[in-house]
Amino acid sequence: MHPVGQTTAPIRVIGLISGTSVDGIDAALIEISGTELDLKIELLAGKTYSYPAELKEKILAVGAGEAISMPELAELDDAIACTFAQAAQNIQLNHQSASLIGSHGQTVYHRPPKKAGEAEEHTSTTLSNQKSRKAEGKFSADLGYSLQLGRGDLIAHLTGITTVSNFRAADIAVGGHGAPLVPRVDAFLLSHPQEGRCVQNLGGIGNVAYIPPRRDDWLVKIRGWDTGPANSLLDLAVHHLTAGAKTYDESGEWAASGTPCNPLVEQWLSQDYFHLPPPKSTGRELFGVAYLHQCLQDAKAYQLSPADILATLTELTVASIAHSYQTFLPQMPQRVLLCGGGSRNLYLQQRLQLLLPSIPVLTTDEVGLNADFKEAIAFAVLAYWRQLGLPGNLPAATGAPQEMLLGEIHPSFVN
Ligand SMILES: Nc1ncnc2c1ncn2[C@@H]1O[C@H](COP(=O)(O)OP(=O)(O)OP(=O)(O)O)[C@@H](O)[C@H]1O
Ligand SMILES: CC(=O)N[C@H]1[C@@H]2OC[C@@H](O2)[C@@H](O)[C@@H]1O[C@H](C)C(=O)O
Repeated sequence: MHPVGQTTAPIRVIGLISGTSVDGIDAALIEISGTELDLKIELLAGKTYSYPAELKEKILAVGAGEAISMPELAELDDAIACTFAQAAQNIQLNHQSASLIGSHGQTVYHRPPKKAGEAEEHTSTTLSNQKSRKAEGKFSADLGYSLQLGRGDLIAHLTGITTVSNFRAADIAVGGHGAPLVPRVDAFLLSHPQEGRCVQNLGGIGNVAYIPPRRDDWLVKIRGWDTGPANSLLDLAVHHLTAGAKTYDESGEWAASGTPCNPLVEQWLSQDYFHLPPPKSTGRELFGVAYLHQCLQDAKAYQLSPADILATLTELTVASIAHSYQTFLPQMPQRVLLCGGGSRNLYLQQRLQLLLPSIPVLTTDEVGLNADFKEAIAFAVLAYWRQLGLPGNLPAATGAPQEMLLGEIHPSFVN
């Protein structure tokens, strides 16, 4: 049942996520009321809890393709769930307890679906052939695949709180990318009656939600997609250039002391992903270690200093974002609202502002939504929608043919 418009009493929900940067678990304790257009949230507490160093290393290694045995996989899944459950317990200290958890988990692998025509099976087989192959499950490889570790049933067991997890699966099962999922939450928390807005997340990977002014058929005009690398290449470069001593460039100060190499940015922008029309999603599988090494190889021809390399990688992030707005949006927004860790990179923000001179580039903090914990807040809202029987995906952003209920509910049980 769709309880849209019904009054719902406020409840406390915890949202948990560790993103592609693997920089720790973002936990948000929020109070939610309303449903969609009347959705209201208050952030009661937000905190990032670091992973134990060994666990972080293992996640990064497995994400980068290191082989793992089944017992090790089970152990890793449980270790992540335990760390998430601990974060859920800690965020409630000094607060009334929550009655629901939405846990995104930790992405360790993401494969976007194949587009129609890309799969060999679609090209030459007859319809009856196709039907029998489908019955045999031969089309399963056309669907996307996205694996998040940190199983929800264990989190529910350890916390005693009903937990919703595995949010991407239902969207992927009907042919969607399973990402980005946050745009539907952005739409109901950040739309404006007169102003078209782009909400730009700058995590390891970047994603955008374009939200037109909230009138007439605004909901069907919302768009969303993964824009490409945000901090993933920058973080890897900092790690490489400092021999592991640093993990990121605070405020973008190091990059700010360099100069972007524009011919290199142009060359990198010719990469297929940036020209693929949305809906589209990506991850560290593409914009990861191998990609950075190719970039460093390309940079040799220009004899760039470390600071120039960081400035040039920053320029790739901002140019790919601005280029994707100009290419794929029905119209340019009147405001860009940044969120995610990259919104704390002042150099990156300034460079994006230079490329979008007539559009104010601010952060979501400036319109009242915490830029550091917006993703964690979003997974609390998605869990709440799941419990109310409301859909969580936005077909225009994920490419799914329909709205879906997202997430598996793991009830808590008391002995
Ligand atoms: N003060 C800062 N100055 C510069 N960069 C920062 C700062 N704080 C965070 N970052 C960058 O933001 C990154 C983390 O961002 P965030 O936590 O939003 O990513 P994520 O959630 O892991 O990724 P995704 O959204 O792709 O899942 C860090 O790895 C770092 O590069
Ligand atoms: C598979 C996966 O974890 N994707 C993340 C990643 O991080 C940013 C971008 O790529 C985004 O689309 C997605 O996460 C956010 C939370 C989303 O689904 O909206």
